Formats: sequence, C-alpha cells, structure tokens
Amino acid sequence: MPVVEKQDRIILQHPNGASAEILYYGATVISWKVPSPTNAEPSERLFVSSKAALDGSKPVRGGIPVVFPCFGAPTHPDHAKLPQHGFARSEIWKFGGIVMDNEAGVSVRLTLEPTASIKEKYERPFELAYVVTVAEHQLSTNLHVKNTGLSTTGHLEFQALFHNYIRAPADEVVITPLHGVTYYDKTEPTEELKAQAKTETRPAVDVQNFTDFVYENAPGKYVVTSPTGKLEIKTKNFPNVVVWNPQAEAGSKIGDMETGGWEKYVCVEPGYVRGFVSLDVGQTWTGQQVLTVLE
Ligand SMILES: O=P(O)(O)OC[C@H]1O[C@H](O)[C@H](O)[C@@H](O)[C@@H]1O
Repeated sequence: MPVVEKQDRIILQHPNGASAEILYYGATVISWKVPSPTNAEPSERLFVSSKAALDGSKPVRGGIPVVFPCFGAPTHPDHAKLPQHGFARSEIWKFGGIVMDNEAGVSVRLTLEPTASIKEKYERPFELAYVVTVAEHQLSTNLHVKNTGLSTTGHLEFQALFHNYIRAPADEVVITPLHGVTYYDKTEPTEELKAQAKTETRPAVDVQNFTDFVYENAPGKYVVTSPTGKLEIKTKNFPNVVVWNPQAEAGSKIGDMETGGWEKYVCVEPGYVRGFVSLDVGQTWTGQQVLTVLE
C-alpha cells in the first residue's frame, strides 16, 4: 500500500524506495527518505530535532512546517492576533484524498479551512489545499490558497513559506546561486538595520555564522551542496528565499532544539514574505517547490 493512513500521519511510499511522512498536525512533512542517483539506499534528507514535539502540542522543530498567512511576527492588521509564522503549522489538517499513485509519483492532498480555533484569531475566509508528492528522487509540495470570500469581504492578503530543514553539516553546506541578490539581515540588532537592503557578495552562501537572511527577487532555483549530498530546490511563485541557521549563539536558546542540532541542518525556505500576495474573491494562488536529489 503506497499510501498508508495512520491516526496522526500519512506515509507515502514510492515503489522505487523513496518515502515521506506527513503529520496531520500542521501538514508537516517530518521525514523524506530518498535514494540518490548514485546510491539506491534511501537516506533521510530532512532534519527533525530529537526534542521536537510530534504530538500537536507545538509546531514541529524540523521537517517542512508550512508558514501561512504571516511570516515572522505579524505586520498586517488582518494577522494582528496571530502567532509568529501564522496558524497553518499548528492546526490539524484533513485528509483530502489520494491525487496520484503510480511510478510517476505518489501524492496526497491535505486541506485546511477556518476552524473554530482559527476564527478566534483570524477572520478572513480562505481554503488551503496542500499537495505532497513523492517521486523516485523528488519531493514536491504545492500550497493552493483560495479566497472563498464574498465581494463584501474583499481581498485575501497573506504571506506563505515552506520552512525546509535540510539535513546537512552546517559547517560545510553552501547554497547557490545567490550572488548579487538583495537581502535583509534579521540577525541585526535594530529594526532600522534589519530593514537595510544589502547585496550578497558570496558566490556560495554558507551558514558558519548565525544566519537569518531574507533574499528578495531571488532566482527561484537553488542548489544545497555538502559532502553528504546535493539537493536542488526549484520553486514557483516564491520570489523570496530565507536562509536560516541559528548556530550555538541563538540555537542554544531554542527550547525544542536538541543540543548541537544547529550543526545538522540548514533552513532554505522559499516563500512570498516581502509584502503580501493579494487574492481577489474566488481566486486561487499556488506556491510550489520541487526538491530533487542530485547526489
Ligand atoms: O522558532 P520558529 O518560530 O519556528 O522560527 C524559526 C525561524 O524561522 C525563520 O527561519 C525565521 O527567519 C527565523 O527568524 C526564525 O527564528
């Protein structure tokens, strides 16, 4: 059975060995094991902290949390009552059916509509559908956002991001090609400095120091390279990418981060987080990423 439904999660199994696990909580992909073109033995490509809560008590520290409708602390009046990174990563999604189940890919849909707990803090009408697909060397995630409102409720304004925790030795991993791209540095101490546009000068971006950079007008296709593997991230409708690694400086202050966890991953997070997507009534926006194992 290539799609296995358990009480708290769905497991996708591709006939050639790749697999993924998705929690209903947050629609969080918490495991992606995949063979590489040169090694038929599937290996885990995502990082999940051993201290992460997987029981729905708090967002998962690792895997691929879905960030919606705000990235970071809310800045839009519609999001004012929401926690950091919004509610999508901490709500229970529904199973919306199998989309595809063959050699080309094994794929399921999860859905989220306003629940009582969302309505307490967020009033906009919306529908989310999240489609996760496992192929031989690939994992694709697609987020479809629909404005289900009436003409009187107006535009749906939101941010969205896939918070990928890519398993890799943080002292050796590099991300390309970001040379020449404008970015904002969230590690700066003041709001004024955080808002200052900088230009990336490195041909290959590393995270050997505490890094929390939001790249603007990013190329949409990235390669994450380390001695343990090479991964391509190809995106659609995500003009930004965030590169985050807290290193010991900030990582040791994160309650659900295992000791030294920051040495084991880099977050490369495609998103729409500078400004807002503005969706007219009845319209749907789709953000997509395709992760391909190259080595
Ligand atoms: O601790 P969390 O709410 O999961 O956020 C973890 C991190 O997410 C993103 O990468 C942000 O750019 C960081 O500033 C933030 O620290």
